[in-house]
Amino acid sequence: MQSHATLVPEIAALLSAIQLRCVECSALYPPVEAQSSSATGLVPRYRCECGGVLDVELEFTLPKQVGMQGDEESWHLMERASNASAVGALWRQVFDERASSPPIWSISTDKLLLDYSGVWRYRELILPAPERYVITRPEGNTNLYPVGMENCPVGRIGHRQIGTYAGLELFFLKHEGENPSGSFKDRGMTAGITMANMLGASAVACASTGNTSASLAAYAAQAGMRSIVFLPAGNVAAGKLAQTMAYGATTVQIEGDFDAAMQLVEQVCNELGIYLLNSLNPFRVEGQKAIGFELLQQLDWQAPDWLILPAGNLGNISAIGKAFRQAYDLSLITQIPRIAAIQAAGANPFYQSYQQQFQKRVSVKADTVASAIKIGNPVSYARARAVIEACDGIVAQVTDEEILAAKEIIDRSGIGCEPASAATLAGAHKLVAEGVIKRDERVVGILTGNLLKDNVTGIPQQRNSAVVKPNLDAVRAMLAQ
Ligand SMILES: N[C@@H](CCOP(=O)(O)O)C(=O)O
Repeated sequence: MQSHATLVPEIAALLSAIQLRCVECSALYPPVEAQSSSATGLVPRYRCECGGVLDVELEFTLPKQVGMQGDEESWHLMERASNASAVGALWRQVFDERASSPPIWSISTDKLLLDYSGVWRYRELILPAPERYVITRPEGNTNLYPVGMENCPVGRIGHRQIGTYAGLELFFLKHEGENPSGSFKDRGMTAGITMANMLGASAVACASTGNTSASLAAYAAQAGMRSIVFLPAGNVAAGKLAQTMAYGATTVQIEGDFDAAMQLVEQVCNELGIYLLNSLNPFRVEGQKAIGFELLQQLDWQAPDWLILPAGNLGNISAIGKAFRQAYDLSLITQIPRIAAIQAAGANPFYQSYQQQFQKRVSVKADTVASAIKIGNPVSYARARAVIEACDGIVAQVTDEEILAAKEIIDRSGIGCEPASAATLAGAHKLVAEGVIKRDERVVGILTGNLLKDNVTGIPQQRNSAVVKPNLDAVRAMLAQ
């Protein structure tokens, strides 16, 4: 990394406007600290002295160019308007104007490339990085599929079976597996790698069950950085491992589970001056907030009653919960959705803590077919706990059988997802049956990863499909069976 003294003034100024607050004890830190003993001279901070995880604090400034016919003075008056809904309308105008172009882009356009990204479209609320430092594909702009029994149009008969299975009339699935590397991680990674770029990092690392490593490897390759990933040996789905290796990451398989890999990578990064890009890094969480902003925008800023999502390392709950709170504070929305976090029963530390009113942090030896959420000691426990408490959320658990049954419904509908994503539908099914979520409430569920990430678990295998002679009679006979 560059030494602090060599940070260009605009980056130094940007960083000086950002503080990191400990989620446990509220201590404040700058995002990077100069340290003469370090070989690089510059040390990013990932944790508080007390061991707690950190949260980015940044004051939001409305961009000046939008909607303002008046002079500078009337702009500032408007910005400070006591009428919160007027301010909310201005923010909506900014984001709606940026989203008004289709999410395909021409390189000859004079429109900012950042506007085409479903992350950087909300840049003032995520990381106001100078455009030339931003590493973007672009990402985001993922579909929000109407799948409820009532809100599913006739052209989506197959999709409606999802709403029927959940027992929900107004149900939407946001498919984050439609991101460039096939999972929601790209949202956080574009922000994290951009920060790495601004700091002059040459190498980045993560521990991973596979999606984070694939995303890290892809963005590092784009940025021309070295990527090093720590994986639990034998526990990463083939598609994810293939991606990670194809993008050129140095792959270290460790004899241990994800939690052990996570502990190790933190140590390695701190000791060797490599930039850490797990969601322990608070800038990763900032990028993932865009899932929340984008789904609100797709719903015309009418917040749903519930958001349901799978729960593993808990970065996503932390991020989306923070986005909903910030959207509410900026008057972009008028109600904060409740969040239902769904864990696999064999990897349920957060569920167990929730059952004890979060009196005690629990960790477990994780075991589930849903490898993306096979995590026993989630990094973002404290962040996610704060979110669940603040939004009157809940934590539920589902068995592997329930996950696989839900996955089959999603796959057969033509949408498809990786196993962990199906925890969302399994959770919806369970919570509606228990009466926790009412069948007429508006619900958004997150699918976190693409079906091809894991092409074995819960998927009919080729050996079970018919092999026939290449003639019409043979096909006729086969179809008649
Ligand atoms: N399931 C994750 C685990 C790493 O979590 P992150 O929150 O640091 O991204 C993965 O895909 O590796």
